[in-house]
Amino acid sequence: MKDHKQQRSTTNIPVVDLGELGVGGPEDPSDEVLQRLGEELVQAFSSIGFVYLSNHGIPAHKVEEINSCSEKFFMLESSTKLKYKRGVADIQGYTEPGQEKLTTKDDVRELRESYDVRLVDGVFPDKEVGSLRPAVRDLVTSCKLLSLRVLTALAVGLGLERSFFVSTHQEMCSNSNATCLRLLYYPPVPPTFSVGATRCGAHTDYGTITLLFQDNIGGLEVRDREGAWVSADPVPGTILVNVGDILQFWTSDKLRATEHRVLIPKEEMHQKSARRSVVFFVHPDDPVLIKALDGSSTYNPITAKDHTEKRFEETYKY
Ligand SMILES: O=C(O)CCC(=O)C(=O)O
Ligand SMILES: [Fe+2]
Repeated sequence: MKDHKQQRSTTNIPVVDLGELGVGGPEDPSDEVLQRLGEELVQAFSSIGFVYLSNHGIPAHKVEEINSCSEKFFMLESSTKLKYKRGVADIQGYTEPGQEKLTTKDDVRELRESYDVRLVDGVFPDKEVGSLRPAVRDLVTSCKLLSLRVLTALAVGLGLERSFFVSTHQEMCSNSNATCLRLLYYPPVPPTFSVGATRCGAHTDYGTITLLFQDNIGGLEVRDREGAWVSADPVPGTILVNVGDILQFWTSDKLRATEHRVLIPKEEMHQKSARRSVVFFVHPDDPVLIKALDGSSTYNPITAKDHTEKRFEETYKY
């Protein structure tokens, strides 16, 4: 039985110390470490659906480097940014403010722009911001490694074969897997904004798990089991990790894809500041059939590709 005391953030989202399992740790962590961390992850993912990971081994300067490069891109003229426009199923490139809708509510306007990267060798604004591609390439390598380690512990925690998720996530960030790194920019809030304006509407993520690096502005909220919105404040040095729809389907709701949103901050100073975040959405390989691991029929089996395309069509269709 576990006697390990779990640290908690101010908002009841657990902090899991990744320690040996972080990037740079031993390549073959012990069964004992995997079991302990796996149980901690399963515990958190079956309650609030989110954890802060500390000691994850990805240096803060790598994320700062990305944020400063991405800011250079988002500061460009709109017409320049639109040369790199993303398609619906083609997960690469720029999405202008108001183009994408994560919430299903009609009267909400989302004040956000983003740049998605599925292929590190794909389309990039090399001419305008030459430092972006190498910085993204570097972070993607670390995020892939970290995700596979987290997923290995999770498999053990769920009582599955240790390699279950590694073998179903072989091709991350390629043409046969929808995993992508998203650079997000929430511009300073205009002095007058409509009642329905927000930074990011309430939604669940589509994939297996999501790694989120947020800056210090805040505004992210997570819906708890009782339906109350609790804030997921930035905790310096940590990565926030949450469950996506696919992992919820796979585990027949044992692990929970929790709704979350980003509000316009109440403090005027924070309204005047832009907010930046970097998000790594982890998806299974396209052909993987997502069917309940416990044999139940809560959800109809669907391939990772079909599920993700359906969700993208809903997001961009309006
Ligand atoms: O920017 C954030 O903190 C969260 C963004 C998010 O939830 C998403 O893009 O799915
Ligand atoms: Fe999200």
